[in-house]
Amino acid sequence: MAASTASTASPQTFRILVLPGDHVGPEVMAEALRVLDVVQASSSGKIKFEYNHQIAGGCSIDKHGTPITDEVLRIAKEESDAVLFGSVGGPEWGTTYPNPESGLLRLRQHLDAFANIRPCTFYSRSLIPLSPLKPAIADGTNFILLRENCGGAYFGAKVEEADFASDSWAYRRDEIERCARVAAALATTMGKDGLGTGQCPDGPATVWSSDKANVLASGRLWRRVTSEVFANEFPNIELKHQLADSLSMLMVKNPRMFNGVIHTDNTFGDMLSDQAGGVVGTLGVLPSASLCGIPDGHSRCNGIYEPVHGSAPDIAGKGLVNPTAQILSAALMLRYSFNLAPEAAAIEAAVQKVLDGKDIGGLEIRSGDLGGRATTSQIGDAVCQVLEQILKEKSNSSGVSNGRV
Ligand SMILES: NC(=O)C1=CN([C@@H]2O[C@H](COP(=O)(O)OP(=O)(O)OC[C@H]3O[C@@H](n4cnc5c(N)ncnc54)[C@H](O)[C@@H]3O)[C@@H](O)[C@H]2O)C=CC1
Ligand SMILES: CC(C)CC(=O)C(=O)O
Ligand SMILES: [Mg+2]
Repeated sequence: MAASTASTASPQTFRILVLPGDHVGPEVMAEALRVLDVVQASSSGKIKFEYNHQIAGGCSIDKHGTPITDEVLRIAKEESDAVLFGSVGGPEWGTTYPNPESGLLRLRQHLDAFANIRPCTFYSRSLIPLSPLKPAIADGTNFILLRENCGGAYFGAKVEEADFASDSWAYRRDEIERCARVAAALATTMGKDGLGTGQCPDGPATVWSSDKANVLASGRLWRRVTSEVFANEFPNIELKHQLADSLSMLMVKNPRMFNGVIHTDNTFGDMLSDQAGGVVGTLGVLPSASLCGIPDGHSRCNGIYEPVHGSAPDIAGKGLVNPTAQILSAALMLRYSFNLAPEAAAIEAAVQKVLDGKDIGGLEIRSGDLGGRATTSQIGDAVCQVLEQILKEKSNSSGVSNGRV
């Protein structure tokens, strides 16, 4: 069947709850949705994305007096196959509870989106010289930071008084076990070759578990339970432990050392994933997926897809923000929640080509964080244009009849 021939079968429909958030959130979300529109339009009627546009964050506080309404939480759980999230927060709402960020935490908890996958790699070799690290050190960085997303200090009991405050940094065995199992699944898919084909010719990638077992009781449990899960269930996967403070130092000194999967708790994962943005030179290219289950390559599981970065109020409203992290988060949504791995790969390839400067007249389409002058929508335009071409070529060359590239 030619790519242009409309399908007579009913399309596979995916319901996406769209929560753009505050400041740059709506700017980057607009570009990600355009990219998804290209995937749909190129599918010969096989794929349909149904968007439910709602609000969360500071904009929801302004409108509803709460950073996320019960109705939005209900839609997320009962009427959505995935949530595409922008970013929330800003100085106008401050930090006093319930602030915009607490709406995102409520959403993560409500969906039990416990496995926050934050890949860190150079999506184009042309970005390596832009890293603050020497190219010889940065080149080849390719790890997935897996952050436990529904426990630890961010969700523990809080005491907040005028002159005293505390957060309970607590973990249960089952919370650590399920995160460790996701780490194992990611290591198996990634493979030692780092290609992510799931073939693993040299065996699964190494898992680095990171904690503060030398100081924190929760860190000791983290280490013990992780070791037990790997020894009992994944004896073929190499497990290493690295204290979180020294891991942060080594991530700068030798990021390739962690090629594989870093399995860590909520607080350390939040900090280390922003540091990973420093390794690649900007937060503007790092996506994330927060899954509600273990990715097995077959089942569809709900999840929240959002960039690692925040709402970047310092550059909001000027067309300066890099939409790449949000676009790549949409690609992760196709891979993990919709089982559309080929389409996800096509988006990643389009992003790479745009960053490479190929297929767009040799021009460098780069945002300011990457040393360029392109606007947010120019980057979105370029990704859409290259993606259309990639999907068309793949569809023609394979003569696809199932709408897959
Ligand atoms: N998931 C979420 O919604 C998150 C929200 N936040 C919130 O965002 C607000 C701002 O937080 P910050 O600490 O400033 O962190 P941030 O990640 O928003 O920004 C840090 C720096 O990176 C730059 N940056 C971030 N994303 C970029 C992009 N896509 N393109 C180009 N430059 C980019 C910003 O301009 C800024 O200089 C706060 O209210 C914070 O709580 C922070 C992290 C995550
Ligand atoms: C709730 C968020 C603001 C926490 C954060 O920084 C993140 O998830 O990366
Ligand atoms: Mg963060």
